[in-house]
Amino acid sequence: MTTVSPSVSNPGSGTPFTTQKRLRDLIFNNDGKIVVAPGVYDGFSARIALEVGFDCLYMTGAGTCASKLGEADLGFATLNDMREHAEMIANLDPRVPLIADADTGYGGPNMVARTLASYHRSGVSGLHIEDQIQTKRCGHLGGKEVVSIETFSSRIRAASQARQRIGSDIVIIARTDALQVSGFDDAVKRLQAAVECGADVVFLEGITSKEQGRKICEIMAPTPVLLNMVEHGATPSMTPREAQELGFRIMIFPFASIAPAYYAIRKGLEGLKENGETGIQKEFGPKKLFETVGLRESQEVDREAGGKLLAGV
Ligand SMILES: C[C@](O)(C(=O)O)[C@H](CC(=O)O)C(=O)O
Repeated sequence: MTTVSPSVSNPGSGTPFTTQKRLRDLIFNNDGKIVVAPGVYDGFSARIALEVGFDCLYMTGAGTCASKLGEADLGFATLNDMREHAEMIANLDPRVPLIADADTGYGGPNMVARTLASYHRSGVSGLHIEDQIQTKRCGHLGGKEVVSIETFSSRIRAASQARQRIGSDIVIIARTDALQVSGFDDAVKRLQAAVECGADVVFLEGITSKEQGRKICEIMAPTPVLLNMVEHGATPSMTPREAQELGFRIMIFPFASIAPAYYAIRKGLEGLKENGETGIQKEFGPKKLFETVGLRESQEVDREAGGKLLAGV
């Protein structure tokens, strides 16, 4: 595995900057302002989110399954699929933290420890680990099953001990899918157990009302709670401002890039099939594409190193 350090210099402060510390600052020292992380599913969508100026990104597992494997979010993605994808995304801009989906942690305590260490070395700043069984599914589908609270606790404990062993600041987000399976009270017990095992942030998957959102934030305080804003899933749609008022501290929008991509791609391809025209905007030539994915920066690196080949691109 390529080892990429998430460190760059932090001009003016004298202390080394890491995206993991940056994420901790955004969550814990940001005057209660909610962290909004749009879902990105590949390098291109991540570059667009960076261009728009988000200060945190979220690598969706559902989007990774769809884009990297062409499969549904049903536990197809392995640790290597996810880690490799996360590493590429996390290192596009070494100043912007990436929270990445880590599903169930991909096995028993040793595998969870390995997952945490791999994500850390790949430059990921935060990861979420859940209590679904290994053959998991999207949290907004029916028929989910969860492991026991003891097994879930051992996943979170394994992650937190691994973090300590390797001296990482990665943010551990404990997710429970128990709400649909065994109800709110059991889900709360699982999240409380996860905090005792070292989770920094908790994530109650599939909340079904705003009131439930407010309640979980109150019960779990002062532990920050993440809201998963899957539009048209189990959770009512909310703006970041509303979520912040309910007490949430992080909000992910897993489908923020992949849903518009679906409609735009379909429209272009239908146009091509039906009348031979893609309808691509005039401004979108090769340069626009490559500038979106770092052409200028690459030219600069080449020029600074004394290269001449990219000057006339
Ligand atoms: C958050 C999530 O884990 C993701 O992969 O983005 C999914 C999103 C989805 O499939 O709707 C989840 O909520 O399970």
